[in-house]
Amino acid sequence: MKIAIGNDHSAIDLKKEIIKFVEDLGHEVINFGADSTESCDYPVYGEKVGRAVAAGEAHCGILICGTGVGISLAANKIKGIRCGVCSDTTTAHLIKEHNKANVIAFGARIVGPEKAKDIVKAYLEAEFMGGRHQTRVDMISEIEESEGGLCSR
Ligand SMILES: O=C(CO)[C@H](O)[C@H](O)[C@H](O)COP(=O)(O)O
Repeated sequence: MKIAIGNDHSAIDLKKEIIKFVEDLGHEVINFGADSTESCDYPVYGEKVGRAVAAGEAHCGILICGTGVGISLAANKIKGIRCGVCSDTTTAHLIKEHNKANVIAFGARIVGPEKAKDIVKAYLEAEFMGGRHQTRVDMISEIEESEGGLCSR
């Protein structure tokens, strides 16, 4: 798979470790993230990865900032992006199986490198389950289409 990765200044070292890990799993990585520890703004990178995934340039995305929260909020502003913060492997596989997340985020100030690798592996290996979960994902899309209006279901 092609995987887009993005990060801010808080996650330079972890991003490098995750890129190597993901490449060792046999995937291609497109690096949209910061490569310097100079302070920068996470929305830039959340948007870049979100746009790449929404446009089909990458199959999915991985975002890392201090907590994972800010960068995931930015990515979720892109139409078609379903991104959530994962700090454990259970969330990491369920976010794909139930929520059909096409981007995951985590925090370099929250999880260590080994936990982060476990999270990425759990997410990449999981498969969307469909069925009732597709109905719910469709409801999220409906909210998006209505630009914040109430879902009709
Ligand atoms: O956006 C965040 C919180 O949701 C990230 O953790 C950022 O990485 C963090 O805010 C950056 O903080 P800094 O003090 O500018 O390093």
